[in-house]
Amino acid sequence: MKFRIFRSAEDQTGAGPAEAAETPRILPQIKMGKADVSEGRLEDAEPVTGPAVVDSPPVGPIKIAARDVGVFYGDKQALFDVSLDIPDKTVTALIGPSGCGKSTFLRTMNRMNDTIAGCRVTGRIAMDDEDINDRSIDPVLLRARVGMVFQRPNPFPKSIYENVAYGPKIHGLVSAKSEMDGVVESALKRAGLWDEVADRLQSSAMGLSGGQQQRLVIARAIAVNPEVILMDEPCSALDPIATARIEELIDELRERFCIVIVTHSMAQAARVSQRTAFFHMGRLVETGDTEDIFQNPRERRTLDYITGRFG
Ligand SMILES: Nc1ncnc2c1ncn2[C@@H]1O[C@H](COP(=O)(O)OP(=O)(O)OP(=O)(O)O)[C@@H](O)[C@H]1O
Repeated sequence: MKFRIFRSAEDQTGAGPAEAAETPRILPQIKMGKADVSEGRLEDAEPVTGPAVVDSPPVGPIKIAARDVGVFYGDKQALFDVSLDIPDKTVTALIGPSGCGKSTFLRTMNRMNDTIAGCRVTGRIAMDDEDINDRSIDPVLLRARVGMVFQRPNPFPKSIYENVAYGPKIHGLVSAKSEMDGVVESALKRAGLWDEVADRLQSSAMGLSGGQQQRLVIARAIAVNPEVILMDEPCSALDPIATARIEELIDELRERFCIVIVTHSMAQAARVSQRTAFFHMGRLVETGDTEDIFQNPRERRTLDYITGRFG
């Protein structure tokens, strides 16, 4: 059995030079588990069938439990039988090749797929043992409990203050202005943006840098006291410095929130997450502690993917 030798972190992660400059904590020690390096192309591999390999069950309370989740866009099935436990106060990374269904799965957790015409979700997704697709659940309220941060920062074309105050206002969480001031300040502090914007809260959010806008969007999500924060490639539009700042923030936020992040960067998954789930062709292949997945993956295609071997 041959194992590919990587010359550098950059070589190994597929990251750009700037990203590779920060040495990933885990990647350099990848070992062979039961997995071997395949000869073919990952894209050409047969879809897996059967349940995903669970390297190690999560420790601590489970916040979201997905069972046999399938997603259809019209007649086309994009996700098949995904069962995954997502622990609280932990960062879970969803990784896998383009089109494998990471974003589709992420969207099932706050019912964003409801907003896509022709999209249908099967199976069960429970948050704190409550079925989020039950008819009694209001999706608008659910999305306050399960906030989402997208690839491109999407602040409202309003002031910095109004961006953060919007959610608490529409959800009736705060009435007095002084109380709202406190909520805005606290959310901006928790998102690590307060010091940069405290003297210009009434300025337009559109005047902030991309990284600041992304932290503002995170502050906006935090302001309504969510329990879960979903992040869909939150750093892909950011430079390495802004990326590092968001990664630090994610690390801080996990003390209070359950965080699920979709990322294409193996180095980022290794740096920010404690749990990793690898998807391929609409199926969950393998999940476990990030360290186990990166150091000792059990499935050959997981190894192929994390080592950047596409043929
Ligand atoms: N709104 C949609 N309508 C129809 N098909 C969709 C829609 N969104 C996603 N799909 C399809 O579902 C499959 C999974 O897509 P998804 O975006 O979830 O994958 P992904 O792993 O997040 O990809 P990427 O890494 O490129 O963002 C793909 O085949 C995609 O074309």
